[in-house]
Formats: sequence, C-alpha cells, structure tokens
Amino acid sequence: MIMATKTLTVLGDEKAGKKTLIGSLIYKCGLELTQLEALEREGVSQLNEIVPFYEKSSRVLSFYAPSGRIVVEIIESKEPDLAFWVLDAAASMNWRSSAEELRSLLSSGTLQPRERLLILVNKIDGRDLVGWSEHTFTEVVRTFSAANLKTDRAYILPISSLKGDNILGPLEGYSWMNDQSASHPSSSVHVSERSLMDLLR
Ligand SMILES: Nc1nc2c(ncn2[C@@H]2O[C@H](COP(=O)(O)OP(=O)(O)OP(=O)(O)O)[C@@H](O)[C@H]2O)c(=O)[nH]1
Repeated sequence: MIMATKTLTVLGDEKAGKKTLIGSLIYKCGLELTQLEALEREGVSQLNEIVPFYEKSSRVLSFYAPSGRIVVEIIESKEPDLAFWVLDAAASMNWRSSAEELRSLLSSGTLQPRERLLILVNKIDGRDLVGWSEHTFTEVVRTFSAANLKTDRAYILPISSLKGDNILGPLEGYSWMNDQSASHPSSSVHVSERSLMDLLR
C-alpha cells in the first residue's frame, strides 16, 4: 500500500496537554508491538511520558491517520501540512492571550499550516472544569473568533487527550455542538462537528 506522509506541528499553551495529546495519538494509532514492548520495558506508563521517551531515544514521533494510508509525522515546522493549537478548557483566564498568541504566529508568518489548523479545547473531562457546557464552549469560540485569525483553515473542537473524548470518534451527549456553526455564521473559525481524527482524513 502506498503511504503518504503529512507533517504536523503541535503548539499551544503551557501545560495545556500537548505531550499528553501526542502520546495519546501515538499510543492509539502509532505503536507497533516492539515499540509497545520498549515502552513497557522502560516503565513508561503515562501518556505524557511517551514524547520525552521518544525524543530521548531519537525515535520519530508519528501515527496513522484513520484511512491507514497516511502517516502523520510530528515535527517543528513553520509550514506543516497540519497544525494543532492546544488550550486548556479550564483555564478561561488564558483564552484571550492564547488566541492573541495564535493570531500573532499566523499574522507574522511564523506558522503557516498548508491544510488545516485545529484549535483543540482540551481537558473537557477535567475535575477543575465545573459546568463545562454549551456556554463555556460558546465563550471559547467567541474569544478565538474575536481574535480575527484571518485564516479560513481553522477548526475548533473540544477534546480530552487523557480520556480520548472526541479524538477517534464523535463526542457523545453534546448535541448542542451541532448548533454552534449556525450560531457563528461570520466566525473565522469553523466549529467542527467531526472528531479530531476525522479531520485528518
Ligand atoms: N483532566 C485532564 N488532564 C489532562 C489532559 N491532558 C493533559 N492533562 C494533564 O495536564 C498536565 C499537563 O499535561 P502535558 O501533556 O504534560 O502538557 P504540555 O502542554 O505538554 O506541558 P508543557 O510542555 O510543560 O507546556 C498533566 O498533568 C496531564 O496529565 C486531559 O485531557 N484531561
């Protein structure tokens, strides 16, 4: 089978869960048996320990997209095919500065994703996240739309890197998500009704 490679750059807020997300994608869709054995042998038991372990042993960070014909390779690049911007759903005090930082990276040309930019509102499972709801998500979308990212390639979606919510399959029990696109017709970010992996097809 012919494999295509896409490059992915993962950026975002401090402690927002970037390593956990990459670890989760590798663990779910990127491990061969020998690599799984190597992780077990080295006592790597947390998702966010996978990236440091791979980096220490100079392994390529990669996973398969759902079609099985695309390998996604995680690298630091100014012009990756795909980019993730990860923020913490519970850290509402940081949302505005997070959106500003992303706007600045895009407008200065420091980040120029060729295909898609996914804005990932992470930790929606969190214990710190009392009352995660339609209202909370609407506020995140509003904040990133107000930042005027000036790109038509940005998609925003809630996820849990730790629990896997909205990563491989769609979110259960969030029917209000479907209405979000309609309520932001002029939004510069598209609210995704599809899961993260579905957007990588
Ligand atoms: N509840 C919850 N916690 C998470 C989730 N993702 C990450 N965390 C926790 O958030 C903390 C930071 O996660 P990391 O993956 O190390 O974050 P990071 O963005 O790579 O951190 P820095 O590189 O230091 O900026 C850890 O304690 C994770 O267990 C999530 O989806 N839900």
